[in-house]
Amino acid sequence: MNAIEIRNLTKAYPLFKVEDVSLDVKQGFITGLIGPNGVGKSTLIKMMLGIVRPDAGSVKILGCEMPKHEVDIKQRVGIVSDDCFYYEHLTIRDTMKMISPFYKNWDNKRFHRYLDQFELSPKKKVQDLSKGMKIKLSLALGLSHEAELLIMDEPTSGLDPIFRREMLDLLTDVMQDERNTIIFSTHITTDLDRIADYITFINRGKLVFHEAKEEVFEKYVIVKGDRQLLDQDIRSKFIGIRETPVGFEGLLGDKEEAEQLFGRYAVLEQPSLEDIMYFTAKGGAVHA
Ligand SMILES: Nc1ncnc2c1ncn2[C@@H]1O[C@H](COP(=O)(O)OP(=O)(O)OP(=O)(O)O)[C@@H](O)[C@H]1O
Repeated sequence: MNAIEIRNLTKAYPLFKVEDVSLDVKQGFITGLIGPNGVGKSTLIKMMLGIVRPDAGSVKILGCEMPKHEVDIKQRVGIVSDDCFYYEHLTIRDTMKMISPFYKNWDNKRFHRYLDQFELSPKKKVQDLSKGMKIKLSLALGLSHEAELLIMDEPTSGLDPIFRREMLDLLTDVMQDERNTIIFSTHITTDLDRIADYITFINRGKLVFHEAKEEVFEKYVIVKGDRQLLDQDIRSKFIGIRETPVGFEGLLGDKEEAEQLFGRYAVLEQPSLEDIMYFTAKGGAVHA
């Protein structure tokens, strides 16, 4: 089953457009939404949640259409973001008192356990929280009403490395219940190397791919070699290529083709998600 079904979602701002994005987010898995700054990740997430109204297209969450069933859907969804939808002047305790009555499955004990674990004082005002603390608060709120789907916008940015790791472990725990689903936007791709099952790559408002992480690593390959191996025809096969006076390094989207083209004359390496993002975003030739 799909936790989220997006069809032909489009939103045009004066200087930017999310264009015709269709996507199925599988229930029971962690999907990482990656892409450079400003390519539309947050806009896409906001459209999923009904915060931004799309110009065209549709969104279904947990089998129900948005925004028609928004109220029911939000019972089952946890939103994690530092983009505050709380009242800044309230304390954490008052924020909890305001939010908790909306949730049928609110668990007060659990909320306070998370506050302890995240070292957040209930007396602190939201306006005095750092970016990382706001992420922690929204995570505590999201995890305290038995959300089956966590939608997280840049949850690890602004977090120190120690809490980032703790959070990734916490998310792995959440996934012990196989009904649970997480979608997680980030440009810190190393977090996804650790925990994601599926990778969705957005660039310039368009979907580049949505695939199982293993398949991504099966398919893409980094080729490094001498510039003499390149001609215009071979150059054009690269998704992105970086040339220096002596050599080149580039990304190809077909491992078999890379082996046929270069054989043992070049070094073929498995790319990281960051490599894939870098070369795809840069495209064409990059000269060092
Ligand atoms: N309300 C708005 N009005 C006009 N333009 C907007 C609005 N919201 C976002 N944009 C523009 O849409 C583009 C995509 O922004 P978005 O926040 O979705 O990107 P992002 O991929 O989440 O970036 P980042 O990783 O930096 O958070 C940006 O150029 C931004 O300026």
